[in-house]
Amino acid sequence: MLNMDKKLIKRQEEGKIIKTGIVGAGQMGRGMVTQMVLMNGMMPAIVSDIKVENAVNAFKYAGVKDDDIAVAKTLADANAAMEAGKYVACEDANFVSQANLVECAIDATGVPDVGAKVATDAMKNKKHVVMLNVETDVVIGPYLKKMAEKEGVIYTGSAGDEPGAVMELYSFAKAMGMNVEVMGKGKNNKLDYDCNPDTVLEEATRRVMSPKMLCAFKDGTKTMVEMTAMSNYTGLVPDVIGGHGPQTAPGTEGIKELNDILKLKKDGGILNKHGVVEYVNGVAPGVFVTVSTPNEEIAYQMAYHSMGPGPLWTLYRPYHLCNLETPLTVAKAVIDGEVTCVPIDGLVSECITRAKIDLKAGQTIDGIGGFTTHGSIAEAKESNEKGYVPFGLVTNKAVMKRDVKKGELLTYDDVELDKSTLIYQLRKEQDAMYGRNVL
Ligand SMILES: NC(=O)C1=CN([C@@H]2O[C@H](COP(=O)(O)OP(=O)(O)OC[C@H]3O[C@@H](n4cnc5c(N)ncnc54)[C@H](O)[C@@H]3O)[C@@H](O)[C@H]2O)C=CC1
Ligand SMILES: O=P(O)(O)OC[C@H]1O[C@](O)(CO)[C@@H](O)[C@@H]1O
Repeated sequence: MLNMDKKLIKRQEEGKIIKTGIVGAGQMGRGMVTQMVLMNGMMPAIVSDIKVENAVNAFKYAGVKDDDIAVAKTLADANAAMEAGKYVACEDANFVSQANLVECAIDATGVPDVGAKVATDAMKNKKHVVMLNVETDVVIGPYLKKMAEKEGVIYTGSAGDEPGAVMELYSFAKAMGMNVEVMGKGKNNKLDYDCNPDTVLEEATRRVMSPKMLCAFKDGTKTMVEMTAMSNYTGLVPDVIGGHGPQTAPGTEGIKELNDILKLKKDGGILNKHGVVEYVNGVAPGVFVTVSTPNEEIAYQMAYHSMGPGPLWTLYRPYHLCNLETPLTVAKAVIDGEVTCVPIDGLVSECITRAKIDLKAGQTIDGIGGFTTHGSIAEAKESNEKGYVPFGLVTNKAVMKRDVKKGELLTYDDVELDKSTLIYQLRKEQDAMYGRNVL
């Protein structure tokens, strides 16, 4: 994001303030609102939440005065208030997609089907879309990318969450002509495959976050979603279903260990192949890429620059600021017309569905952050061949067709999905675009 500070100051001085619309004022949305209020050249002009008080409070936490906040009940109200320079709170996400002055819509709900609607509606209305909701992106990102091209707008994942943060390292390494052998993230929350929203309630309350979201972190789903996104953005693949998740010492000490751990098995490491995405228990909240070079002189130079003896070296970003970095993606989209991270073309990997408990035929199950299932990662090719169910399509209306044991991966033969959702329909269209007609 070099020079973005100057570009935003210029927008501020010229009075060309970028007006964003945010859907979802939960833990991430509300922090994003405050960050934007503090920034030059950009404002959170309209914020929608099904609990409208969340949107109002987001503005209040940001220090916006009560007189400057307008609660809009209709689109006309929202448009008028925005024209008057007010900060608009509303319940209906359609106002964000349709408001005249919104240049860029951001989904921060984390609900796959909501992300599908917000993104498609906003793009139809010629607004750029920033998808913090990576849960949607891993299911229909390629469809949304193609739609953006058709509508002449930008569709992009967000800076700040691990996939966007590690793309900076990936792009840096590739630009210098290095080979990226591994791309990954530190696992922030200790794995607990058996957790559910009830068992994490106390911790979620203490951390002022949604129990469902925390459950999706602790049961591994979010890491799997993020590795899937990294894979789709780069063409790197998981080495094995679910990844290895090696343990290291914390922080930069752990990073030093990665150069050995991430070698091929034949060289004493854990990997069957290079060109992979991976997660590591130990180096959170950082993200990393492990690089190599075919050239002896560069190998010498890397060692000289204190990066270690090789043949693998780790480039590390020790932080990722999630929602607080999202506005930078907005700026890059609106000012530079560039994406931060987007699927290359089609899905390279799939976030698939694993039974968290024994499931019985006839049982209604649930999806992300729930009681019955969690996510894993597989190469899309293997997932397609085996008929694994994309996790983002599993809702609380999905019903088991046969018994599945805890720990098994769900296939389309095991579960009747809810076909009425928009994301199901768009996924069907996306599959057809790539010659795959399974839904
Ligand atoms: N919580 C975290 O630490 C991080 C979360 N993220 C991502 O950010 C996104 C949001 O996460 P959180 O803020 O934690 O979730 P959250 O559950 O705290 O907030 C989501 C908000 O969206 C609202 N919402 C749901 N459906 C809506 C609809 N149809 N229209 C308007 N509002 C709606 C909810 O009422 C809620 O306030 C997710 O995609 C998540 O993966 C990314 C990085 C970190
Ligand atoms: O690494 P984990 O445990 O999957 O945590 C997931 C989430 O936690 C965060 O680090 C925020 O605390 C997010 O950026 C990330 O998506």
